[in-house]
Amino acid sequence: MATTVKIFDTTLRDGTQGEGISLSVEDKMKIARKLDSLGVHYIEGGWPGSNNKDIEFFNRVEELELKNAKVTAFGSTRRKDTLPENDLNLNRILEVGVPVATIFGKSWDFHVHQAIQTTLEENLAMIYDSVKYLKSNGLEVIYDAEHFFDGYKNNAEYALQTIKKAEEAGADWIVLCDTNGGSMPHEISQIVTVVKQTISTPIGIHAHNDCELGVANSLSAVMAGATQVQGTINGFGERCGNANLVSVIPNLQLKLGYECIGAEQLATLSTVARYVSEIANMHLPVNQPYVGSAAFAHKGGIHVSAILRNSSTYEHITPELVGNKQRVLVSELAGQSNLVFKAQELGLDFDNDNQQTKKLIEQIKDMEHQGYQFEGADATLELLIRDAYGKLEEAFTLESLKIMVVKTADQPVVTEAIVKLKVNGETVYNAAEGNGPVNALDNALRKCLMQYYPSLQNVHLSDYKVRVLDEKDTTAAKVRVLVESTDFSSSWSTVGVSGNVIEASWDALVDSFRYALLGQSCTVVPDEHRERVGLVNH
Ligand SMILES: CC(=O)SCCNC(=O)CCNC(=O)[C@H](O)C(C)(C)COP(=O)(O)OP(=O)(O)OC[C@H]1O[C@@H](n2cnc3c(N)ncnc32)[C@H](O)[C@@H]1OP(=O)(O)O
Ligand SMILES: CC(=O)C(=O)O
Repeated sequence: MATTVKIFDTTLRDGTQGEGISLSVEDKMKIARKLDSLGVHYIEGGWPGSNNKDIEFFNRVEELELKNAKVTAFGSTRRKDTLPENDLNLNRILEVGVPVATIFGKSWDFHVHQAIQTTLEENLAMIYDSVKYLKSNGLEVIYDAEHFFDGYKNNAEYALQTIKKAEEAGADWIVLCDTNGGSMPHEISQIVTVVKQTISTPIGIHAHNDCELGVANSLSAVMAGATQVQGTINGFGERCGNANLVSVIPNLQLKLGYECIGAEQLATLSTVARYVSEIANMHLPVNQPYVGSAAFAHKGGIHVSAILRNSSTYEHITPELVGNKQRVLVSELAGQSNLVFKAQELGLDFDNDNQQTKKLIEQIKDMEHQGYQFEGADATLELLIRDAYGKLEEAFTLESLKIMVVKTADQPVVTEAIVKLKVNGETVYNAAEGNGPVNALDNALRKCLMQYYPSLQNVHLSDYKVRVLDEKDTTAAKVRVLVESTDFSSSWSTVGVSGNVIEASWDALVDSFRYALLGQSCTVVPDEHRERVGLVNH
């Protein structure tokens, strides 16, 4: 039978010690709910001795009616030269009514002397008294042995004495912390093995990521006998962060055969990682293992050719096990297989020996050489593919466009665009103002098309980015414009490249509308309304 490893999530405590992360009580409630549905065993909600926000979280956490996780409050051992009964931190843990207390104490003699400036004996008493006090009040107690590995390397005998004190006082778990994140996996494994021979209390690991080894060190500890792993979602945390549970969990479960959470819950891992990232307002790196959007994205033509034959050729697991999915990117590194994959996704019927496929791949490579980038412009790519295989009916074509920008010394700038199109065999033109040339073009184009395609009223630009491609040419440089659009149920991106920023913007805008109109039919405008809506009779 597989050994169970308990997952202790500290996103709401150590995670918030990461630079740039500040969670409101509402945010904490939302994340706690998600963590519970993911199936973690412990949720460390904060430090009630630190601030009122954390106290409010603990006061409200019962509202969540958590099904899987136990909530735990964090704090330190009692202050030196006091009684535990008089210690604010310990009493706050009791007051917030949690079933589990997690307290940290010093294992490293250097810290006892330098950081808390007391004697080695008093530190041992602080550990013993604090654990005993919480236990005598009926709590499960997790003792975090701060800096355990550094302490052990400096003075093994003293470090071991500290955790023996916690054990004597009745701690339910002893969690060895690599607080400065400087240990190597082989050191973790050797030291955990010694600890296993010294105490009988279950052992956990709390590893920081300063050498990018938070995950590796957690796995080493488990393989040496630890049965609890502390970490955070996406590795948020103090300095370089904590062990990333989003990698720890599937590594333990899918690679090493331990049991952490259910398979159904594991299949929500990508959603949880993205959700927590969103709430914390932190960017989720595309290449984050297991859950990033690029974790199963294939770009090189050789790779795509092989995964079309068998996904395992370039994928270490089935992406759906962690709720992710396979993607194929098209760029100058693509082969015909990349296009075959895309075309199959679009439901188009063609084979990869087709001359058109070869022509299209050459066209894409040539356009990327000119500055296009299709990875970030899925809609422009789809239009090109549909066009190449003769499946694209153009909803409109441009006859002309004009832009006027008028700026006088004492008046605000005014921008107007006039657009003339051929739609449904008819010429239509419209003028519109905007707060800049792109906005004016967007408004004029929209005015021309809405009369034929009313659904466009739901389409909006959500982002507009310009990148200069040949900086050395300064104002004569080429630019790449990326436009992101949405109709509130989906979003898509388009690209335009030109030496003229208006033309590049126009191309990206037009592609956005062409994409929005794929498969839509045109509405015929009644005769009496033709002039009002800008139609010209020839
Ligand atoms: C490894 C970790 O991540 S531990 C968690 C770190 N997280 C945080 O510090 C976030 C929350 N912290 C806070 O809100 C504040 O620091 C508080 C409320 C806890 C303490 O604030 P203050 O009373 O103003 O103290 P301050 O932060 O300046 O100094 C820390 C004090 O804790 C003491 N201390 C540190 N570790 C321990 C410990 N394990 N046991 C007992 N006391 C400790 C220090 O000796 C120092 O007290 P002293 O000045 O009397 O010697
Ligand atoms: C307890 C803790 O957060 C640490 O030692 O890193």
